[in-house]
Amino acid sequence: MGEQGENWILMVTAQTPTNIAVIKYWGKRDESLILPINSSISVTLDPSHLCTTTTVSVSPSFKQDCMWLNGKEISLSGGRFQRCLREIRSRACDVEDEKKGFKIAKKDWEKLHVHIASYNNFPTAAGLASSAAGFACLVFSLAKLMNLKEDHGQLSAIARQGSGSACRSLFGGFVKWDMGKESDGSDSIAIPLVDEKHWDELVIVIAVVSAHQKETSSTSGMRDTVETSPLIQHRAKEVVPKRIVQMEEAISNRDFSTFAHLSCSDSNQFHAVCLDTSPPIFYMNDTSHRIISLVEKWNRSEGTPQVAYTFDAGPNAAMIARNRKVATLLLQKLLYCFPPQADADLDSYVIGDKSLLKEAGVGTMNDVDALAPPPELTTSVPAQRTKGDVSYFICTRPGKGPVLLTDENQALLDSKTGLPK
Ligand SMILES: Nc1ncnc2c1ncn2[C@@H]1O[C@H](COP(=O)(O)OP(=O)(O)OP(=O)(O)O)[C@@H](O)[C@H]1O
Ligand SMILES: C[C@@](O)(CCOP(=O)(O)OP(=O)(O)O)CC(=O)O
Repeated sequence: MGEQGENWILMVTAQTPTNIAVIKYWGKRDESLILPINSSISVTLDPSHLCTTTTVSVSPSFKQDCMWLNGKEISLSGGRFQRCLREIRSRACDVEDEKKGFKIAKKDWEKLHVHIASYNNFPTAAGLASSAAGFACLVFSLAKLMNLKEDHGQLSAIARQGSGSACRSLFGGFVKWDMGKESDGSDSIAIPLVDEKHWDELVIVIAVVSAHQKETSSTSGMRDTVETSPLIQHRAKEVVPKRIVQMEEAISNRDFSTFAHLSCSDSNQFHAVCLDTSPPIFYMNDTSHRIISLVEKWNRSEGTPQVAYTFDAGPNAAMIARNRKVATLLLQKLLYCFPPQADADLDSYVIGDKSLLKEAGVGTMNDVDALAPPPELTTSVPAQRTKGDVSYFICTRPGKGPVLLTDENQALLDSKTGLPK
């Protein structure tokens, strides 16, 4: 490596999606390896709306491992970062760049330092699974930089050690995280079920619900649940294994009714075991409950499910509509019940795939004011309309897995200094 001097920098940039579980992971059987007590299934979200971009670089001139997240330097000393870095370094292979004229031998990687810059195109730690996209992207980009020979499944077992849900972001479409049996975690990996084209009618609308109080982190919340909830063992042993089989079948057959029934039930059971934890954990708030009620009443009035809902460790709702037509109706109902603040602008209230807003016939705030109340809500008490309970909506769809970005303009580090641009 030495003969070419210390001036070269090798860089890789990747983009990785986030994911939302439809059968939830909640509870570990091994805290440090991050091994779950049950398998889970998720849908990967379109990275054009929600994703992490990470640039990793290596140079003999770097003095230590450094990382910048959304432009701010952060510490890499945490156990989860250290574990991912160690696992990847131990599998690194020779890298030769003839154009730049250098070679890194396998054994050199232990001595070389990396610079990492990452950017989430959505709010970090807002309950939108930034840790899932973030750790998946970190592992995927470092694996490319260090020329690992492992496939995406094997890489998912490394990403899992950064954050459990991250392992599912190594693939697009619908993904299963198989809990595995081995004590070393080698078979606790993500498995792609179907790619994002298999069920491309689905449309996903996320309501980012304003949360004032700080929520319990997933890591500590699930630890408390495993330690104190009598219901969690029944869920992990009796309920989830059957649901995994049924969910795989529903996805394979594009059977929306079964899919919606399972997704909603599993989300509700996850929140029930949170409530069964001592002290109880409340992730959903009144707005979340109103969204559930809206979807439940609509589904019932139609006779078959139109929309599935699911909530992670926070009040945000992810709603999956069976097709585009249903999604436009959903958006109209949501905008009726949760209109933006008077001074908000519609363009930043509904983000992502904005064409849905157009198809819903909503172009201005006047159009929002003119929306008709959802008929299924008007039978008993008049539908409530409150401004400000939802911060914004994101319209998206199932999406693809990690990709490399080869255009240097998309890199987050300067190719000459190795520092953030
Ligand atoms: N792009 C990234 N690259 C590496 N790590 C990241 C990245 N984004 C987030 N993280 C890590 O994930 C942590 C945030 O995870 P946390 O679980 O608190 O929030 P979240 O994933 O956004 O929400 P939730 O898990 O409730 O859905 C950050 O403190 C950081 O350690
Ligand atoms: C409710 C969930 O989103 C929990 C995600 O938990 P994390 O993956 O964030 O937890 P750690 O493994 O401790 O990092 C359900 C899910 O994504 O399956």
